[in-house]
Amino acid sequence: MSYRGQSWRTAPLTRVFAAAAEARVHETPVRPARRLKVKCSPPPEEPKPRCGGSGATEATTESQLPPAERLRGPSTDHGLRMEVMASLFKRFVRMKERLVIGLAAFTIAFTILIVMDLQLDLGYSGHHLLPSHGRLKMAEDPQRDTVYNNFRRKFLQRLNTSKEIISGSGSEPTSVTPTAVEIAKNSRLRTTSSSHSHDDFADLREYVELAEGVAVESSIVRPSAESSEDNPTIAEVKHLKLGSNSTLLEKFHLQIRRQELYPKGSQLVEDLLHFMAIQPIYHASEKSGGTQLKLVIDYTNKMQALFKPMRFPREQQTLPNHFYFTDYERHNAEIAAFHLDRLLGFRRCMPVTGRLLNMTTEIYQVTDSDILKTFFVSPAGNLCFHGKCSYYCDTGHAICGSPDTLEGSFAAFLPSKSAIPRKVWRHPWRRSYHKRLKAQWETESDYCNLVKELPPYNEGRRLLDIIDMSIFDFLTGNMDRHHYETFKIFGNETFTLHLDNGRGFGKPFHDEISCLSPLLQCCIIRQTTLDTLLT
Ligand SMILES: Nc1ncnc2c1ncn2[C@@H]1O[C@H](COP(=O)(O)OP(=O)(O)OP(=O)(O)O)[C@@H](O)[C@H]1O
Ligand SMILES: [Mn+2]
Repeated sequence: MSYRGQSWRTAPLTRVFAAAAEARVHETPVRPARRLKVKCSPPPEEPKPRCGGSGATEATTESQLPPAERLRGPSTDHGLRMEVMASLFKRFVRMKERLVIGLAAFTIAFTILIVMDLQLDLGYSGHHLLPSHGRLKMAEDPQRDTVYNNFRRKFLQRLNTSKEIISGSGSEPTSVTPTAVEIAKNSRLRTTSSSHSHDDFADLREYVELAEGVAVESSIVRPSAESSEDNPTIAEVKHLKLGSNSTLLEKFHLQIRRQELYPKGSQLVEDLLHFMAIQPIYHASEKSGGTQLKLVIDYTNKMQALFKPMRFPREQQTLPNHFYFTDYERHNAEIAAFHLDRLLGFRRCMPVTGRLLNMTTEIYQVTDSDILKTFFVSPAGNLCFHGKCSYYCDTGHAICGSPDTLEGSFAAFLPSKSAIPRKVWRHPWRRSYHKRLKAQWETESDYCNLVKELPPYNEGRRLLDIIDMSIFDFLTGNMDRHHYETFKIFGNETFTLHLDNGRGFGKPFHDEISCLSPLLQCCIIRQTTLDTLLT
């Protein structure tokens, strides 16, 4: 039996057992060549075996081996064994190398898969870190001794009747969101059964009151440092005078002061609200900027208002699985926010009123072709339109009348940017606007110390204004405070406008403590704001 036609891998073994096989060779019938499988991939170190050949049989006997092969004795067998061992050892080493490379490749691929899963929320890893629609929590350990946690422990342990109440008696969350009216009824039933005495928050007052000998800079309650003398109007700064034919809105613009939009008890505000609610609409066009559809409403005598339409019933709360940034805006939130801002004595919100519109005569017939193209009649026979905007302007998010009556908010228009420019500031406590990522302030409880170092927060009123705004947003439940604006002509020593409050009042029975983070992390509050809140 010859090894010449065998694979190079089996050739040495053939040689070892050649002699033992010799006897059987004579008995074994010669196999035809076509039955033998001949491999034609020789090892580099051996001579190339004959492939195919002339078609003659490959069966050879030991007598046909070269003489040197035949003459090999026991020492030759030993050598062969060594050769076999060496060959096996080489194979083992190669296999080991391949195994190591394979394992390394698998580990890398697995790591990439896990990272991708966590980033893209594919769900293969079983959401160990965070449920995809879970609410982002304050990252601090609640037991840590921080300003935020101390405040929580000391003052927020009171019985909180305004906590979210799940409808029904069981604690099982229902899939249907209860309406605000249902919850209010439920809540009233519970509260009337036990009488509550008024809490004057004496312990809180004592804690925060400016103690004798304590420097103002290190106190919690800060007196309003604004000088009442340094409070000019736009008219004074720009040297403008009212004309005999000035509109209500022009009058309003010119009386805006460095420290507030309008004075306490302003009759002009009442007149403006009334005007916007009843005057005929001359023209409606889409307002650019922002994510939601808004219309600029022109009245007959150059008066303007910013219209935000009602999108769903006013009782509809924010859906539990919706983030603040996927929530729709509520026209009634804009209206209520204006009233709350006025009640709190801030006066930083433009006057806003509600109004019922006839969509056919007050929008469709007075608007431009851009919006006209988006009008349609819904299957329910209601007149709808969606306009053009960055996120919520498509058929699925259309604004529909009943059948063509539409409710909305009308905000007095700000002075034109060309006449009175505004500066847009990124809010230092802006949220991440991402379903898993956290903003820096959510992970660092001493974040305020960073902010305090930066202008304009390092001096003057700005930080106190940001804290006022956080209290305002906490009361309205607005988590959508990404930017704020100021009037440039007043420099940095001016109030921050309270614009864009449409995402408030979505969860009227839930207290979103994170809205208060500027207050809790900086631990300072304007004296007048605290007085207003506690009295
Ligand atoms: N009363 C107003 N008069 C004129 N312009 C206004 C008024 N209120 C807001 N704006 C301007 O319109 C822009 C968009 O307004 P707003 O932020 O209320 O819209 P939005 O669609 O709710 O935005 P976002 O998507 O940021 O929530 C703002 O940048 C602001 O400068
Ligand atoms: Mn908004």
